[in-house]
Amino acid sequence: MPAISFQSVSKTYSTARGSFQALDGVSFDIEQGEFFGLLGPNGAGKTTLISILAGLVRASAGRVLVQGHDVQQEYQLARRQLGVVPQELVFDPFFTVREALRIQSGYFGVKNNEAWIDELLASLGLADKASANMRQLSGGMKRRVLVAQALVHRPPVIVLDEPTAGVDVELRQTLWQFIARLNREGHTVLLTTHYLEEAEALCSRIAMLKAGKVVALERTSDLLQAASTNVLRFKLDGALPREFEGKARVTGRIVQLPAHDAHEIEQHLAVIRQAGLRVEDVEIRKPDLEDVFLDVMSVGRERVPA
Ligand SMILES: Nc1ncnc2c1ncn2[C@@H]1O[C@H](COP(=O)(O)OP(=O)(O)OP(=O)(O)O)[C@@H](O)[C@H]1O
Repeated sequence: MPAISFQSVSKTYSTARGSFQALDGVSFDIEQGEFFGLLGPNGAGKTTLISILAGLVRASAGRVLVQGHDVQQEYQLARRQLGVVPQELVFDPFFTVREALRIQSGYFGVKNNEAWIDELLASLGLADKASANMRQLSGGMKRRVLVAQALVHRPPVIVLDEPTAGVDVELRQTLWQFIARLNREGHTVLLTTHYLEEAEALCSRIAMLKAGKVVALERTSDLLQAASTNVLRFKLDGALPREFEGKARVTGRIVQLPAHDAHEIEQHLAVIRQAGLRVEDVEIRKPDLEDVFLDVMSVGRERVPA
């Protein structure tokens, strides 16, 4: 039995200007114990899919099973299997951290949960904040509490919707160490993130969504291996030559260009010379997940039939 099964899931939202199809026939399974990444640009439909999974939004067509339970017909059973860390920081400001976790335990009917609550607080670096009021916490601390809340009933399936947006390096490391431990202990993890480095490091398999459709569904290692081209990376001291527009990944002064072979590298450098520009810190590297992502998202480069 898969941990999660998305079966021909479609979603059409009604809007003031008519209707909008956010998901279009999404089908894939996530197996028991997988660390699975769901990637896609803004508006691709990731949060919609997760909201349907969590029973917060109704699919227009298709169905979703969690540990074999239909999220609509067997809502309580399905929800009990899931720990969802939402994207937005929603919390009740009147409770302390420990109270919030106790209330959440009660919501799931879990009694005598203090030992696990203490372990969650310690593992997420919240032990000294247990008695602090939620409204006294920083944004990063609140995010830690959201993670603890999602895990309070020890769900077999953990869903993280952009858990590291706006989170500092230390918390990221704490969070990933803890989630990786839970994954090693057998929990299935579904992660959406815009930090492709994190997805590359953590996820064994990845689905990419584009405009509501699955456009890639593969093991992370296969995605990276299939990307045959190398990348030429350098710092540029002037404006990007027109020849590179639409091809280059540009971050400030850093320019990264696909380069299949030595000849193409030479061509790129010739363009720079002809433009009278200087380059520094030139290197050639293997493609990473961000290169694959940008390639798959460009028109006509889908890796599974749309
Ligand atoms: N309640 C709603 N009513 C109408 N349209 C909606 C609603 N919720 C989402 N949408 C639209 O559906 C599309 C998918 O949104 P969704 O939030 O699922 O994308 P996402 O992949 O999670 O994006 P992001 O990376 O920005 O979080 C978007 O175009 C969005 O505007």
